[in-house]
Amino acid sequence: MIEIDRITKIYNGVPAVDAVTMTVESGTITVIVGTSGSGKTTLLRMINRLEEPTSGEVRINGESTLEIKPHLLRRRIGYAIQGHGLFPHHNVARNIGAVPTLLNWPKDKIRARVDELLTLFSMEPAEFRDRFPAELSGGQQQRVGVARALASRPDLLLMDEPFGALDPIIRARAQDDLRRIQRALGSTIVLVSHDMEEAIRLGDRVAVMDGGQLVQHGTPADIIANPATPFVADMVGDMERPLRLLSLVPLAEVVEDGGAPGAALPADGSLRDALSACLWTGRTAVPVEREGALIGRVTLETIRARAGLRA
Ligand SMILES: Nc1ncnc2c1ncn2[C@@H]1O[C@H](COP(=O)(O)OP(=O)(O)OP(=O)(O)O)[C@@H](O)[C@H]1O
Repeated sequence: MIEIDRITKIYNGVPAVDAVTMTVESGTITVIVGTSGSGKTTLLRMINRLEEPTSGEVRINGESTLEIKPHLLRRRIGYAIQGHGLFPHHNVARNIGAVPTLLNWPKDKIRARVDELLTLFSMEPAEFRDRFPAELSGGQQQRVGVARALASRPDLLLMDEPFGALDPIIRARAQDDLRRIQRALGSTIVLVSHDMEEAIRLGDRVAVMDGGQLVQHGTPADIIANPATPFVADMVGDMERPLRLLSLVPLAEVVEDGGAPGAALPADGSLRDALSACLWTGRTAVPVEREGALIGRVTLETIRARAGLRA
């Protein structure tokens, strides 16, 4: 568990981060979201002491980071940034193995970890292990950057706009990959983004920053349905609220007994997918399947009930 306790950073008399208090549960993704200059990066960088707080403290599993030497702290906390920051003259394996090497892991353990991570990121180890960053696509470089940050099984992974440089399709895939890998490894991640869509898609919790202050911290559904300030409402975007809510509800959660005509949707799809299918094909219900077997249906009635505040 990460406890951020009244942490403050003042630059030239002006607070960039103003007494932020927030708890991050282990094994979850928290996305810090806000407009440019709201203090997101400064908050993130105070967690691993790349920036020293003016006051307040961060505790990791009860231990104050002020008690840990910064270079040792940074070996325990993974850090991934936009543009990945790979070492250009080191191959993929050496890049991913950088922190385990610093920690003196045995060579065969490092190699096994590199291969495990490449496989998790859908990059065939034999094909990619020996390549240099310049021999990878932007999306592959970004995946290697995240794999490197995860290599030593850190207590915590900090990510600053990791997908900012990717085009929308690769970005969506990178987000899905990160979520899958986070679930598989049980990692704790704090990620900075200026994009509410990304925050809602990735976060178990979303923390909204405005002018250095934490103005709301809650589940994506909370933030969408009950924005705490006009600024949060603005970031969520009134027009898309029902669709964003629907995208958070998996079909498996609302499937009911009964049949429906037409092609089935997978149970891990969302109510947003079901609405889209209904509108496109003129149906009032869609069948739902899991691993090829029909398990029931979802009706427009259910979709309507979950798309607004009555939910
Ligand atoms: N080293 C510094 N010296 C002085 N002011 C700084 C410094 N670093 C950041 N600031 C100021 O602190 C405020 C918060 O900056 P920060 O980088 O944390 O914002 P951000 O929300 O991450 O923005 P962006 O999305 O543009 O990266 C800004 O007003 C910025 O100008």
